[in-house]
Amino acid sequence: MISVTNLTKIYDKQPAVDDVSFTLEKGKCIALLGPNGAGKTTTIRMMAGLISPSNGNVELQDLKVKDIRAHIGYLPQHPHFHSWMTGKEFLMYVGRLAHLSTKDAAARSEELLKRVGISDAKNRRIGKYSGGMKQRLGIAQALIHNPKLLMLDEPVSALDPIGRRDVLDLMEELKHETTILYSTHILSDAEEASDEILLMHKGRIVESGPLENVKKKHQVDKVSVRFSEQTEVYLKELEALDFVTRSETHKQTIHLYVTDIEAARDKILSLASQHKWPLQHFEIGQTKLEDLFMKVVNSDAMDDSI
Ligand SMILES: Nc1ncnc2c1ncn2[C@@H]1O[C@H](COP(=O)(O)OP(=O)(O)OP(=O)(O)O)[C@@H](O)[C@H]1O
Repeated sequence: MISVTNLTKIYDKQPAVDDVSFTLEKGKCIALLGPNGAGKTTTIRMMAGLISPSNGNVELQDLKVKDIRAHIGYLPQHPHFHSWMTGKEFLMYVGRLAHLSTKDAAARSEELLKRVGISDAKNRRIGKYSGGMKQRLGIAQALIHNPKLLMLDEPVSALDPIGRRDVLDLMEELKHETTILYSTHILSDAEEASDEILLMHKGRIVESGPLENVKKKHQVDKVSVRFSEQTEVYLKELEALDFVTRSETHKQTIHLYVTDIEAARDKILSLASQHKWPLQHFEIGQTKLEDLFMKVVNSDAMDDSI
């Protein structure tokens, strides 16, 4: 429905967003996930038409419109509200800015206040709203003109657990009405609310697709072992085993990524028993999306193995 092609933004000769292409399907909730500085805000702001790209474009596939801003709703990372206005006044004001008639703006404001669950507080000054209520009002203002795409920049990052839950639930409901693209640097927030993820690092999309597919793709069998002493000695022997593809050592625990989990379990346990290795911990598991995310967050240079 919405296609982003070769989108690039250069600041001070450095790419903040580097040749990014993706499409967003209608009715999906997509998380733009990545550590701080990955380029999420810059991507969203270019898509919202707030900054111009150095290269590339954003198109609504089913609508041949020159300016797609009329079809995009946007909630910035740090929204500004006039705290002296009531929630209803604010939505009316935004509705008028979106060229709705006074009558339509009033009707749409009432509808949205109900939709985001803050009807009871509509005549209260925004200054008295909680963080979660402000975010709900922010989502309502982004929906005022019935956009085809709703973009939310870090909508839950600044909220307490209750506000976060509230807003994630609201997004879950709203995705049946409009396509949602939201950015987050928190993996669990991406896993909770999205159908698809776009994982961004250093201005590039390094992984993308339906959440389940990405999870499966990064599920690798692993054996974790810890010895009471001389970790290095055992590490060499373990790394030499046929089925071990790579290893990582973290706080004295050796993580071995293996191609055959049964063979790995039998062989390692039999070696430990035969040679009386001082085995303290033995665990079989699988890598998760979290391992991929941590690898992205911690790596200075992305390598091809991701
Ligand atoms: N106006 C600007 N001028 C110069 N550099 C900028 C500008 N805006 C962003 N950048 C740089 O572009 C890179 C991407 O920033 P961006 O804000 O898009 O990342 P982000 O993923 O949204 O991170 P965060 O979660 O911290 O907001 C960063 O290195 C940032 O310093």
